[in-house]
Amino acid sequence: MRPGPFAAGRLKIPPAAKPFKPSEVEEPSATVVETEKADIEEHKEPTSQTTDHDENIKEAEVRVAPTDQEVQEQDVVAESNRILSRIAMWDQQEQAVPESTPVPADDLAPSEHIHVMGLDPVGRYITHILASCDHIPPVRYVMHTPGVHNVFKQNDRKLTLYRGDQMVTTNRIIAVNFNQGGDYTSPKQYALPSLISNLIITTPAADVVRILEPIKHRLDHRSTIVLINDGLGVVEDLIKTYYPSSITRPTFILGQFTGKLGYTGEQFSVEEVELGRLRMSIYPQQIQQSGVRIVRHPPIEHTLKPTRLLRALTAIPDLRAAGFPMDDFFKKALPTIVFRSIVDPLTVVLDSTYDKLPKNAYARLVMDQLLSELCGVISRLPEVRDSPDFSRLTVTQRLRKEIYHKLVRQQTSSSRMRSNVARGWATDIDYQTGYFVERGRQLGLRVENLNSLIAEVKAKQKIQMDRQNMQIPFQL
Ligand SMILES: CC(C)(CO)[C@@H](O)C(=O)[O-]
Repeated sequence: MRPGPFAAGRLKIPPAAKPFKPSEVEEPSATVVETEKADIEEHKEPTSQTTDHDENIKEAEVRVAPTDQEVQEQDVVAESNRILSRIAMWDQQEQAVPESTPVPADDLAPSEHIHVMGLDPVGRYITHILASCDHIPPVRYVMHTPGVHNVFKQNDRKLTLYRGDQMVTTNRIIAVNFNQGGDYTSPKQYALPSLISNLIITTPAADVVRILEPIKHRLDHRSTIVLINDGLGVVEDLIKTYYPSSITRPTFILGQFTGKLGYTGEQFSVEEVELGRLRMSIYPQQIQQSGVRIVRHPPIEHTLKPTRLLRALTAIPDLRAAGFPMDDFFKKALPTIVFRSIVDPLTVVLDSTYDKLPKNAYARLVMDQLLSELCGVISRLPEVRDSPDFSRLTVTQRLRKEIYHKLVRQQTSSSRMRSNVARGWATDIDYQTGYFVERGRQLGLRVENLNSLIAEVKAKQKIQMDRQNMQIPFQL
């Protein structure tokens, strides 16, 4: 794949953004309950894309009842029409933006709010940065429960960032609750099918499918979802569970945040320990036609809708965000994902901090075996197997070096997976080790060691969960 304009070293710096006009949207001095009528007015259901398909179906209905073969043929015609109209739409978008056209950084409309879902440090950090940026509408921060919202109110609706000896506070935040029936929002409003234009999700990979359930109908082809986590396979699960149609599904952007953040002991503050970057890549569109998979990669600079959000994010200096073509993104994200797929589960199984692993010859042996199995899968993935960077030898040598380097840098710290398991909580292992096991099986490769690793982590988690449940006192 040719390097896109966002590839490292070729990042286009968008023109300076003009401040977002307060008159365009009400500046929150207090928590504002979302009213999304404007969104509904603006985003009326489009009809143009389905017209041909509908016409074909109507015509077929007035004739005599079609045979099975005719129905199959009609399906193929309808599918082809859909594909053609989709491709025509992309082509139109591409023609609409000549390569040299500078795109203003602040082209998010007032109704195109950015919602952030994720009360973890990364969610807080990104929300803080977006809220401090006056050329985009105030950020909408999702608080799932009235309890969390109460803490936010007690905190004067402020989010605080500790950066060195600086303390930066912002209140340009609108608290929203996606679950109907929350006591600080009217359930009625959330029954409205208003569109969510931009959604950034930083919650653990294992929770994403579940937390999107109440709002899945508010996200469609006009929406862009940025998924920021250290896992793979979440988009595929979302597509399978909620968005099987390539015509109406949202656009997905994969994201990885590389900074180091610290907990402060408060729910609405976060410490910036080490500056990092937000890497992003648009998940490629795929269309299935009569058994043939068409993978469409519209040039990243020409795909208007998702890149509007991507451009808006890359224009915010503090976010240090950059977009990459998918293969570059994968290459850059891989060391962390592989670390999480092999090293983190080993810290659980061996009940150990990171520093003990490289010093232990048996642990190194196990790590190397797991890495070899995993690199066998990576090097055979159809997405990358033609690239010399992903030959088995190259990828194993590179990842081994990077993983040992990362391991040493962790010193005596402990993995989040280990602390989750100790509490009997779920982990992201299905979207890390599990992703490679699944892909390996599809390719007919041996993945027994990786599979046993998953089973051992899950067995340990189950034991802990049962223990925790037994400790809950019986109440009359
Ligand atoms: C090693 C790591 C996965 C631990 O959090 C992270 O620090 C990283 O990617 O360097």
